[in-house]
Amino acid sequence: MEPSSAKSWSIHSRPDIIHKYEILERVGSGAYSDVYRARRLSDGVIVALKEIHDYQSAFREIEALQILQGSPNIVVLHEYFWREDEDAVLVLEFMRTDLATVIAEAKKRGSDGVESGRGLAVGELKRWMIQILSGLDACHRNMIVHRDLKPSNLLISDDGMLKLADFGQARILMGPDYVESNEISQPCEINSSDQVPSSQPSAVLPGTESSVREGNRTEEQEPISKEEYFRVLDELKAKNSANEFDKETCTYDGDTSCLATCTTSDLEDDPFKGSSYSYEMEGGVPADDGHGSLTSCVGTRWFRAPELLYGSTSYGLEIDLWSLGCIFAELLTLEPLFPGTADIDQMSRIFATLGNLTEESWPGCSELPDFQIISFNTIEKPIGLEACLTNCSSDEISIVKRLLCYNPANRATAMELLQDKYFTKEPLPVPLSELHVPSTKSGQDEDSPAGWYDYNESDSDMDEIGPMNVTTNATGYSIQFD
Ligand SMILES: Nc1ncnc2c1ncn2[C@@H]1O[C@H](COP(=O)(O)OP(=O)(O)OP(=O)(O)O)[C@@H](O)[C@H]1O
Repeated sequence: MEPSSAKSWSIHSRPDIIHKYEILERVGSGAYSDVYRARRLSDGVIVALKEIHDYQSAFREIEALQILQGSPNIVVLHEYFWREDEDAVLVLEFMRTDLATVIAEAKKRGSDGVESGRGLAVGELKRWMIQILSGLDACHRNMIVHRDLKPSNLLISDDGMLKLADFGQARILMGPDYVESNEISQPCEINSSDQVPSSQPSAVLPGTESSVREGNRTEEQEPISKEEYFRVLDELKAKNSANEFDKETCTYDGDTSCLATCTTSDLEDDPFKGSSYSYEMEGGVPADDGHGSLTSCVGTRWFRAPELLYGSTSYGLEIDLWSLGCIFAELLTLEPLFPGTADIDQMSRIFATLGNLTEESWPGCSELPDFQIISFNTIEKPIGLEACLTNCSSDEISIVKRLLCYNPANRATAMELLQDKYFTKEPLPVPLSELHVPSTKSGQDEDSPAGWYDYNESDSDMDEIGPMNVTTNATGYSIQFD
């Protein structure tokens, strides 16, 4: 944390904010934001000020949070400030820690010999899970897909309340009849009232979301030559190695959003633009188009669903359920389930555990945009989830299995899982007051340097992957990984 004397932060130049809040320290930063701990001058309440430097993230976060206010497991948005030509600043309830820290501390307790076998007591584990499920259920009931669920985005208050946060990538999914309005009024100055409307998205944000959207990637795809493909790959590798130790943007591979790893130059000069090899970056700017298609460039790799890894632009709420399965597995074992070092490695790890993705396991999967382009050798004997979830009960394994289904339609919903018998069996979920709530946030890059190096030695998709074959097929080329 930085000292409160750091007056160089741009937030100090915002009289509207300084007038109401005393900024105490910067507590974190993300791909598009800086977050400060601050004191509300009127009553001394400690809050978090989230200054968001990206228009679309700000729009999405405010829109989703406004709809979800009132749900106990969603972070509270007290108010927000947004003037034309300035970054949005959200005033959020201050949350002391997060689930990533709970996992890290439980692991430390286990390795210190304080607890043996498994790090988190079952009653605690159940209480964390129930809270995550309740928060996600609130999102999904409102047709909001979070798109970046991971332990560090599950914040925890002093009293053990867990709340979903970081809605900068969230989208509201609408039915086919929904027509997005382009007529949002454009006032120059916004300071929301302390009472944020609880049911309707704000209609007073500057500009419209659709105005920043890009075209549909599938319409842009043209096959490229093999030579061109390898030239592009070399460029990307060079770019990756230059960025390899840039901890500002790439602190912890599995904790780095695809969005976070895209540099400005990537966005402006995407070498895959117009090619059929665009599984990592889509059409330049990772934005959704105005016609209901979504970007596949969302979420954090370790928690990213297979349909996203295969470039889907028509996915649903179920991508969050896959992430949830990975989070539950990590809570159970205190280790990430699929810590891929690159997208191809991510897929390899999933297939090695669950078996190949086939028409049998998910009818229709061969229609995924990149399915014919990226292929893997047949896994004769998948490891199986049981082997990854050692020391876990059959009920626990069953919950993870119900989430980590290839076919999104088969994934259990948050509501269904809340009714799972696991939560009503002994040992029962402990009350909030009995949860071990860490006193600080660990910050994964500082907390697990060994892990950081393990997972960050390379971010190139082609390193560590082993041999690959490029062959021509009906759609252009196919890349096969052994
Ligand atoms: N309400 C809050 N209370 C305390 N800390 C917070 C709060 N909201 C966010 N933070 C912290 O600030 C940092 C950045 O927040 P956040 O992840 O929301 O930003 P982001 O730019 O959307 O990040 P990402 O790169 O993960 O998408 C994180 O360390 C997070 O824990």
